[in-house]
Amino acid sequence: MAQPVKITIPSSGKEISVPTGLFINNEFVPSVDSQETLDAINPATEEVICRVVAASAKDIDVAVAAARKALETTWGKNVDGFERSRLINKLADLIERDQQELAEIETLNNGKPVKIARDFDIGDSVQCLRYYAGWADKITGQSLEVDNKAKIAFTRHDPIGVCGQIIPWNYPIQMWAWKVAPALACGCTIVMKPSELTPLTALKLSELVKEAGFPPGVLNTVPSLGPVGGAALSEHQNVDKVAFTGSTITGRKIMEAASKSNLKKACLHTIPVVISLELGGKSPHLIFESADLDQAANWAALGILYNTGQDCTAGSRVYVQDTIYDKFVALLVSKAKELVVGDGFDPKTTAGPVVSKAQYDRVYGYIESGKKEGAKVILGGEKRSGKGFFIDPTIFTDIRPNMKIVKEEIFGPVLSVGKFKTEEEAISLANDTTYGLGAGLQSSDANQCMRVSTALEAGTVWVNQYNVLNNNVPFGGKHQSGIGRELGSYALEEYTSVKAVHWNFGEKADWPLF
Ligand SMILES: NC(=O)C1=CN([C@@H]2O[C@H](COP(=O)(O)OP(=O)(O)OC[C@H]3O[C@@H](n4cnc5c(N)ncnc54)[C@H](O)[C@@H]3O)[C@@H](O)[C@H]2O)C=CC1
Ligand code: BAL
Repeated sequence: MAQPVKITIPSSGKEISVPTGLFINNEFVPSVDSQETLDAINPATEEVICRVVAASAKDIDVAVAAARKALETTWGKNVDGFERSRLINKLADLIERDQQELAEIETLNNGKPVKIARDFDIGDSVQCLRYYAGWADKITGQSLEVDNKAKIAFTRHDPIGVCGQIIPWNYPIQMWAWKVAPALACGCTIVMKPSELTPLTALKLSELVKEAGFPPGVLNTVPSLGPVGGAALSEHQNVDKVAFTGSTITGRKIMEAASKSNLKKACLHTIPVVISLELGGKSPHLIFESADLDQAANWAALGILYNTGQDCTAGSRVYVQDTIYDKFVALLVSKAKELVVGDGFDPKTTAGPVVSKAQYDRVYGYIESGKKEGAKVILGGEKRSGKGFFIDPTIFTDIRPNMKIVKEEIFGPVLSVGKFKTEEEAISLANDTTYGLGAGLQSSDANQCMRVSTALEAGTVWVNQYNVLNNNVPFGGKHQSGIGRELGSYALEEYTSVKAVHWNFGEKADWPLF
């Protein structure tokens, strides 16, 4: 088991070849010691698309060794930034060339509409790679004057080393690009563990890594269960950095494993450098009375319904000023009704199913808890019959701060809508969370926008927008939403290690000292 398989695209009947082996040293290989496989499932039909090799802990050792060897021989300090930039740009070009095919595989395995996968997820990923290709030859340290007559010092920004990258299933290609692009630009090598639910596009992208001309071992792909491959990477003695996107509960486990292994030696205050965690959220979105209500309703709908709500920054708590509450809520409901939930291969579909049976049950568990705790369902809330993990937009009003639907991340198209009177009350409701990933506000009062954006406790605040990210702007969270930043120049700090070189050209050592 490691041979490519042909999968059929339902909309066109077209066959696409997909690798099923572990990608190590630029080859697709079987596990060294296990027969375990992972089922890749189509969430729109619940059918198995194909099976791929599941990496064991020993396979992780093999992949890490390959990444280490590449770091020390063909990559890392052995290749200059111009060459890294050239290869990353080549990879971006190949992804762009294959965007339709990649989008179709993404839709088959994740459920999202093909158009969204192609134009947004892949379009953004190509841009992300090109953005970091631009950085690859500009990663420079500083020259520090110490003593003009005798000494100079300078810093070098070395690659941090072998990186374990653990990504989730909600944006399988985009999260791959966000992690791979800055790591490659900085000269790091990678062991990438895609989610066990969505391994197919990471494997397909690995073919392109080889075609682009990256040396063997620079990027290795090891689909595996989280507690097997993910845990092995996090506690590995020979991995220098772990980057993770996913749930807060798994983020805690990764941090614990990292601190108990070699990374512990880096001491606690440096852990933010060697671990980056992009975790969950319960992001608030405030609608003030001066807002352009139609636009505010569009952004609020997009905030919670984009990607079927499977978004770490989903604006899952909307608070509306009392003077416009009834009008705004009616408008928001009418916008939410325009969402077309269906199979991602149907061109009319604007939101696909949730990714798995586990997520489907989890989201309905929250919907039931909202009903039980006394919130009022004003849209959706009922199950569909038939196959597929489809969930229609669901909106709750009459919420209270201690309800589970208000406190916990649901990761589905489920919105809680509350009411406030004053700006002060709005800020207090917004910040009443253990998370701090995203937050948004809609208002046409510029002073209010500045006051409120300053007061909101979050890594990203949108003013008169929501859920739109840009590759040159940093992204990450506060509190229990994570550590470190992705995107922008800030991500380079996560993948480099600063070395200070002290260079004496005139000072003589006195000995003995006294
Ligand atoms: N921030 C985000 O973008 C994401 C948040 N989530 C949240 O997590 C909830 C549960 O989803 P899951 O798929 O269970 O998330 P998860 O956090 O367990 O999975 C994300 C990744 O972590 C890996 N993983 C799992 N256990 C691990 C371990 N012990 N050590 C290392 N890696 C491990 C998984 O294999 C996957 O690649 C969702 O409902 C959502 O609330 C999930 C995915 C993405
Ligand atoms: N939308 C930002 C990435 C994430 O949801 O994980």
